[in-house]
Amino acid sequence: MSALRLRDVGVRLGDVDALHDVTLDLDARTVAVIGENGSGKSTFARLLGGLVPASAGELRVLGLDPARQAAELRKRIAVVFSNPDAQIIMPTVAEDVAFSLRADRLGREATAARVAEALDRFGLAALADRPSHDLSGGQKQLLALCGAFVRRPELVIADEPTAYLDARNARRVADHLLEDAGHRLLLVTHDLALAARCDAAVLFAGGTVAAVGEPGDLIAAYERLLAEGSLPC
Ligand SMILES: Nc1ncnc2c1ncn2[C@@H]1O[C@H](COP(=O)(O)OP(=O)(O)OP(=O)(O)O)[C@@H](O)[C@H]1O
Repeated sequence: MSALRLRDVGVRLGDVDALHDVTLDLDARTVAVIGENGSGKSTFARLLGGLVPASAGELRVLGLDPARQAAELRKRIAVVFSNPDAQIIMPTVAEDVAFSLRADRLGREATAARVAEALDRFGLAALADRPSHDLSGGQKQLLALCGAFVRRPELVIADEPTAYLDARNARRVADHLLEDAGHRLLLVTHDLALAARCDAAVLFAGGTVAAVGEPGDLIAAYERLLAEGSLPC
């Protein structure tokens, strides 16, 4: 079975059909999700992350049904958003990363070792004891990412993770996400240069999938359609 498999999936949010008729099989390691504002990308990411339920159809994420196997799914995936403040919980940087491991019950020493390794990898070791809410926006995003990766997820779902970052930190975050550290990546982004670095892409329009394929082909089609002012639905 594909890592991501959807059949005729719809998501209704209030009075809005945020997604409809989504049928997809995705198995590429890194997948970019592109499309206009309001086309359904974030809803798709939230659906796969088990944060909003499907109102129609069937889906499997890593072979799991997010509606019935939410706890198992949460152990195997990590979700990262553009606003890191929403994801930072604990008073210091090291405590916040350790908090991500609380469900793993690793014991104090093993937790400390995993936290130190992750802080080092994300260039945050020198900030370990700093109050997490005093970090800069870019440092906070690196911390949110560090908290996601310390759990060694099989799938990282990232929704505009570079939106508020300067070019250097955006590049750094992108490199961490795209680096093959044994995880799959589903990346929602308006940054088409970043989308081009993924193995596959999905183009959303009007709440459904307009096209799936090579990022280069899809980006070219998307740019043509944007220039013409008409996207397919
Ligand atoms: N909580 C909500 N209640 C009602 N409608 C919603 C809600 N969240 C999103 N929507 C609607 O669902 C549709 C898809 O929104 P979504 O945020 O998934 O789009 P998007 O492609 O991620 O947009 P953007 O690029 O602007 O972030 C839009 O019409 C939006 O207005």
